[in-house]
Amino acid sequence: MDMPGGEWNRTGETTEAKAALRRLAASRRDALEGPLRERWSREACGLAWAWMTEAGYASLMAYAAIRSELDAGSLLDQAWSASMEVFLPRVAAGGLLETGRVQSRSELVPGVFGIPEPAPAACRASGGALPELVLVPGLAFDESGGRLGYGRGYYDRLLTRLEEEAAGSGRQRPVRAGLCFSAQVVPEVPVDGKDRFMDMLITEKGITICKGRA
Ligand SMILES: Nc1nc2c(c(=O)[nH]1)N(C=O)[C@@H](CNc1ccc(C(=O)N[C@@H](CCC(=O)O)C(=O)O)cc1)CN2
Ligand SMILES: Nc1ncnc2c1ncn2[C@@H]1O[C@H](COP(=O)(O)OP(=O)(O)OP(=O)(O)O)[C@@H](O)[C@H]1O
Repeated sequence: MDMPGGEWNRTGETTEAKAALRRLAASRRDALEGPLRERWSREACGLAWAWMTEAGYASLMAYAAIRSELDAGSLLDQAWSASMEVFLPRVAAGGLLETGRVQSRSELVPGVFGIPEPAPAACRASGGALPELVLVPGLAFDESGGRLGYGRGYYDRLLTRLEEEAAGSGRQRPVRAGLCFSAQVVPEVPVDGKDRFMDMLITEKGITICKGRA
């Protein structure tokens, strides 16, 4: 349903559509063969790295891949080698993601979902340094910047918080880049008013600037 202001509201229809696409996108991503996933992960990370260094970024937030996600590991290694400021998310109480600065892979510890995360003591729920770029994992993305995650709203809340913190201190909000295989880009991800849009998508095929939705 199209709501005033051009935003989508959470409706039963959107929830159903999200659940259906989540199942489809998960099985499609799982079906990509391991060696191909590894190759495409390295290719996408290579493109991301070339662009980031060209653009002069000195900080980023990425993720430790789970399941069949695009593995951002080679990008993390390059960022650490270049002494960039690297942040990773940690699942905290209340459905919130904290952010923690990490200086090497060995600092990561398994979190609640078994995902390697920064240790609690290294993390802040807010007021931490603001990464210039956030690389966002997901199940499906579209070229307008729509994103579908595992359905807990973690990234939507985190990106909203980072946006508010940036506004509160007169800084730019982080650039948001969906990092995914081209097979995960679909014509249209169902979105609601709380969803945060990606500014760009980075896949093994290239970088696409998202046009947003009217
Ligand atoms: N690599 C990576 N790290 C990430 C995320 C992510 O999507 N990818 N997150 C992005 O948000 C946060 C973790 N979010 C997660 C949300 C749900 C499940 C999960 O296993 N869900 C089960 C459903 C069972 C349940 O709800 O308890 C599932 O999908 O089968 C895992 C992580 C933070 N870190
Ligand atoms: N900014 C927010 N504040 C409060 N609740 C939110 C926010 N964003 C999303 N939610 C809620 O979280 C739930 C899941 O949202 P959604 O389906 O968009 O998750 P997702 O983006 O697929 O998953 P994730 O971000 O965890 O990978 C919904 O009930 C949604 O209303």
